[in-house]
Amino acid sequence: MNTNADPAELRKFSDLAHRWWDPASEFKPLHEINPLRLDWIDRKTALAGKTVLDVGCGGGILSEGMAGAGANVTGIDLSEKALGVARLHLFESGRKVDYQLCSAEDFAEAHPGAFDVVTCMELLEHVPNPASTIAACARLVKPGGHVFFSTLNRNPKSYLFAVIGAEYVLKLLPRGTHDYTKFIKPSELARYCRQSGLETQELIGMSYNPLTRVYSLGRDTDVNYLVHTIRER
Ligand SMILES: C[S@@+](CC[C@H](N)C(=O)[O-])C[C@H]1O[C@@H](n2cnc3c(N)ncnc32)[C@H](O)[C@@H]1O
Repeated sequence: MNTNADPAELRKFSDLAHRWWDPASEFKPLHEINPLRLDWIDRKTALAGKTVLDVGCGGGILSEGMAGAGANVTGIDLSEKALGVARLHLFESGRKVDYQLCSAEDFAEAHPGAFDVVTCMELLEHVPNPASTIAACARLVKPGGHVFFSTLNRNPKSYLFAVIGAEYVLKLLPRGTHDYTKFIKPSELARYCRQSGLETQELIGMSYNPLTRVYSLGRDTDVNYLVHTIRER
């Protein structure tokens, strides 16, 4: 069993898991960004009919979205409670997702090269060794397949927006959701990807406008950003 997990992080998500599908809860930001990231991933991969793995799927907001787009989705996470909520929600939505309690590293041992698309969103800033998670995602995807990451940049602006702004001023997230020291610069993420045989195709920012309260994708990668990579053949 691979131990690239922080028990305190898993507890944080497990304690809140029952509110995962409440769009006004602590998970409101995930609900609001979901259509943007789903559409972006779908445009790059044409999800219908693809075999997709969602790493760190939590309550399944993105997993279900991708299943709704016609993909055959498996979701893995290390929070049993989050997976329980994800499984229950399938009864409500009528969608099909295979949820399993497993780390990316262990799943890669068992299923190397099994997926057309791997998504790993808002997870890397919660694990002790992001390079190991990235290497596992690279192992899980087929040669030529797509791997997507999203995380938080590390600089004074991201500290101000993602920690002080989101947790203390706007109260979009509970205090302590994010540990600034675990944020990852795009250059670091690109290096981990390269070391794992993933070629970066696109880096795109995601910004929140506190006045309009709307998220959008664009050039500003200072705070939240997403990366699209392809595994070398
Ligand atoms: C911020 S949530 C993101 C959920 C989902 N990826 C999304 O973007 O909608 C982070 C998730 O990562 C999970 N997690 C934390 N550490 C993990 C690890 N080492 N392996 C797998 N999942 C982990 C948590 O249980 C939680 O469900």
